[in-house]
Amino acid sequence: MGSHTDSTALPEPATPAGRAGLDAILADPGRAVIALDFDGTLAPIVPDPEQARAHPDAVPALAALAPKVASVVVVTGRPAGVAVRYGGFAGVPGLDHLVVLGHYGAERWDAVTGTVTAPAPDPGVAAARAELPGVLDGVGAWQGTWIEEKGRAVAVHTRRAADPQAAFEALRKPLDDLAARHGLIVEPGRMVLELRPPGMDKGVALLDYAREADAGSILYAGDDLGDLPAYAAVEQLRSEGTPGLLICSGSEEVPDLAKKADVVVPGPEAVAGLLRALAEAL
Ligand SMILES: O=P(O)(O)OC[C@H]1O[C@H](O[C@H]2O[C@H](CO)[C@@H](O)[C@H](O)[C@H]2O)[C@H](O)[C@@H](O)[C@@H]1O
Repeated sequence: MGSHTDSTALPEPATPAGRAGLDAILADPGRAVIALDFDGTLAPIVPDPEQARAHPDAVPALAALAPKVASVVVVTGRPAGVAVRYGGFAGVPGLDHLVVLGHYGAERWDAVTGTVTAPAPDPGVAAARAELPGVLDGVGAWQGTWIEEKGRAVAVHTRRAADPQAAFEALRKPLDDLAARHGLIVEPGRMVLELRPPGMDKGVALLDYAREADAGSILYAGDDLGDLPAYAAVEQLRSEGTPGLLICSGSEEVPDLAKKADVVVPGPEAVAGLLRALAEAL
């Protein structure tokens, strides 16, 4: 992995594949797809998920970059509409063609239409949601554990619990069992366990989008375990001849992602700096 802290200069990727990815973006930006996760990558991690917002430098950097590349897409575990709201993405000059793939790709918001498209909700989510309070009670009184209602998914956050990691570990098996009873999967993240329908992940979403956009190169930036399938998608695209660059918005919470990245930066402010530097280089 390479590390990068200078917000005014382009990063030097640590791997030949990453260097080839960056070179391809610079050589033919009109065919480059720039894909980014939201929480932890564009938006700083905060204790209350409802208070997360894009870093103030992030949207201006994206708006400077977007007109110079094929497309910019946000790929997030959030509902697409929530990411659009918390990101402040709607109606921004330069982001007229932004796409937000929400719920790990199950939902899609297009800036061109301002609408979200989504499949029918999975009935297993409502059934699991109804049982969730009982399951949490059964595990013990985890003060500060919080349920996030996500519409087509439901998440249990432990960041504000007295011992976040202990609460996360204690909930893992009961939530795995609850998900299995209702045909759902558990998506683990940064102090969060989400129950959601199977069949979609950020890798599937990114591959589909890259093919739709006829990407000649791709950049993906993420920070969490849910971004690993997107990393794998970039590696697959590389193996098929499409150069790619993997950026990690680094944290002590998710060391595994940094190990696979071409460039590691210290959080959303540095991600925005990198996007700005890329826009200026194009
Ligand atoms: O795919 P992402 O855009 O990274 O979304 C993943 C989850 O992010 C949110 O939770 C995380 O951010 C919160 C706000 O900073 C933080 O409090 C929490 O600990 C993190 O796990 C969001 O609440 C989830 O719905 C997303 O799936």
